[in-house]
Amino acid sequence: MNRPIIALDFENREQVEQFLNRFDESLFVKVGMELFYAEGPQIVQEIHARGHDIFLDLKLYDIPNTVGRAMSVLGGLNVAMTNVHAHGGVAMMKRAAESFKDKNPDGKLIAVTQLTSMNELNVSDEQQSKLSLDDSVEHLARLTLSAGLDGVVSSPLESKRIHETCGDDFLTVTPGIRLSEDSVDDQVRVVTPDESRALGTDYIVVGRSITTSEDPVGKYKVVKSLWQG
Ligand SMILES: O=C(O)c1cc(=O)[nH]c(=O)n1[C@@H]1O[C@H](COP(=O)(O)O)[C@@H](O)[C@H]1O
Repeated sequence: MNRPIIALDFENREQVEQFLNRFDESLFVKVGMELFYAEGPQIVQEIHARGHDIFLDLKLYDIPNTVGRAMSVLGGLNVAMTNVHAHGGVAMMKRAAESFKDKNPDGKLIAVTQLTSMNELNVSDEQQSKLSLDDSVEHLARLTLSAGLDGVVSSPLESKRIHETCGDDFLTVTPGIRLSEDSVDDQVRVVTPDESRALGTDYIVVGRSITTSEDPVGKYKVVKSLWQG
């Protein structure tokens, strides 16, 4: 069973080091925009050198040429996983995959479908989508598969349907994870680790539930045991 991915949404290197120093095992961590923009690509190398696997979450979304060239750079960082926005379209995703895999053939490239902070009204009113949220996630997952990527980011609530339409090998990576006592914050489509397992998700991504806890290692262990069953 995969390890929970911990979102290292910290301001700087010092906070990351303080957090990682508490753990005595190899983790799967996510480096997102805040940390990457603050510290640059070197932070990825430093975390890697500590023996942790990295999901680099920069959610690229631009014209195919720009994303392809950027992905070529990210491919050189040897991360386990990185992502784009599926809304960028099939041509963009294909270019992203070609460039990333050329440099990092074993790395996984996935696409964000509908952010876990979105609800039904955001999709119908703001995006003016004719599709329901669930149908839109499935549509974007199909586009992602057709572009040759390895999987998608969604809520665990959509994982079962994604696997049914895109196959069991197509990865479902799912944030919006909370224990029942946690505050939901800005997330909307929220699921517990054990419910996520029951829904057949491949990876859960957990941030504040662990990183803002007074006992991050203890909380990680609880999340991990609920998730792994
Ligand atoms: O791509 C992501 O990782 C992502 C996609 C999404 O739809 N929702 C989402 O929350 N995320 C990321 O997952 C993490 C969730 O953090 P917490 O809400 O603190 O657990 C954040 O780093 C988000 O940037």
